[in-house]
Amino acid sequence: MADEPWRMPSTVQELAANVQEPPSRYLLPEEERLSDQLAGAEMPEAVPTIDLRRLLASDDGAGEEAAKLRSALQSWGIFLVANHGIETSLMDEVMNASREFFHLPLEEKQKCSNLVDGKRFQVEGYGNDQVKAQDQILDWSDRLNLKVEPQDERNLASWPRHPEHFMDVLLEYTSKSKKIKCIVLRAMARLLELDDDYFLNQFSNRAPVTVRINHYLPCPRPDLVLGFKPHSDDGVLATLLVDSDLCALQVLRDGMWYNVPTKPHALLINVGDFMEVMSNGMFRSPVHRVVASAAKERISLAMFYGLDPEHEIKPAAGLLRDDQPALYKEVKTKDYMAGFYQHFARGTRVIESMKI
Ligand SMILES: O=C(O)CCC(=O)C(=O)O
Ligand SMILES: [Fe+2]
Repeated sequence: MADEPWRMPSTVQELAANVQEPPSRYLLPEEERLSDQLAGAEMPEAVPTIDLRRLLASDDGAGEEAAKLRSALQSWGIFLVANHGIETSLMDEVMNASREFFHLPLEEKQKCSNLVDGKRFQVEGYGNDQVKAQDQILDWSDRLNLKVEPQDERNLASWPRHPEHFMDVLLEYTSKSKKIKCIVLRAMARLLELDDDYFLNQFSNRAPVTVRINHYLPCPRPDLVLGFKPHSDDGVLATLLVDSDLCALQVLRDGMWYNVPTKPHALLINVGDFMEVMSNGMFRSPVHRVVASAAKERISLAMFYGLDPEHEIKPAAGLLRDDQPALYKEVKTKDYMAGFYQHFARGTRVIESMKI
């Protein structure tokens, strides 16, 4: 591996301090730069906001909110939630702790490096994506990936020791975010006329909760690179917190990229690939990407709800009929995840290979 230095990109933080132009391995192919100029279109309708308190009410409001959720799921696959029970102060704390970490000197962050002994890549930790091919185009961002649950699988060496309260705050955020996941998954099961707990019952007590905190540094040439390449999320659902109103997140629909307006304290929910399979394609996991900015840094925190590695992901039997056959093959979560990372590096989607 030592004679393949292309496998080990430096962090964008190191690059940003030293280069005027992004190095070639970060540059998008010319046709992709020209085809849409990276500028997304304005959404024809706003990202729907689902009021979770209303969704849980026992009056007509709940039905209206559920109808809104259905339309959100069938249009963008991405939506905002309100009245979700996470205080803005906790959102600030978790984003501030993340920012404090990213602003530490590089040597300090590298104590949590995702390169074991400086060479062997592991998903968890601080750094860049895994480089699987010499022609892989790299993203203009650094990341911190952590497995939060199951508790006994936390790789503590990858967790920041500074700021000191980082872990406490992240765990508090996780426990609140999990409640949102439960409310949303029950409502989604109800929309499909499945047992209310159908989706929740897929999670064993070994189901992983992982977090990815993305650090997008300003780029001198945002017209040539991406902050995060197009992808759909693994897992059942993801919650997303963003620290700024910079217009950077985009979602793909009918071949067009649309800007998803974000702002601090807004909580976005994204449908993941596992849900697309379990709902037999009724709820699609949206392809999204993040464009770079010359002006400002940006931090986002995505929390992913995965399934036990031994779990078989498959379309819910209750959704299948003669005239509505399964559209996806059954696959073990761990096999799916192995494929996911292969595809992710190339900017393609593993879920495409599961379609029947
Ligand atoms: O930074 C963002 O807005 C999105 C991040 C994201 O898509 C991810 O971490 O999977
Ligand atoms: Fe994502």
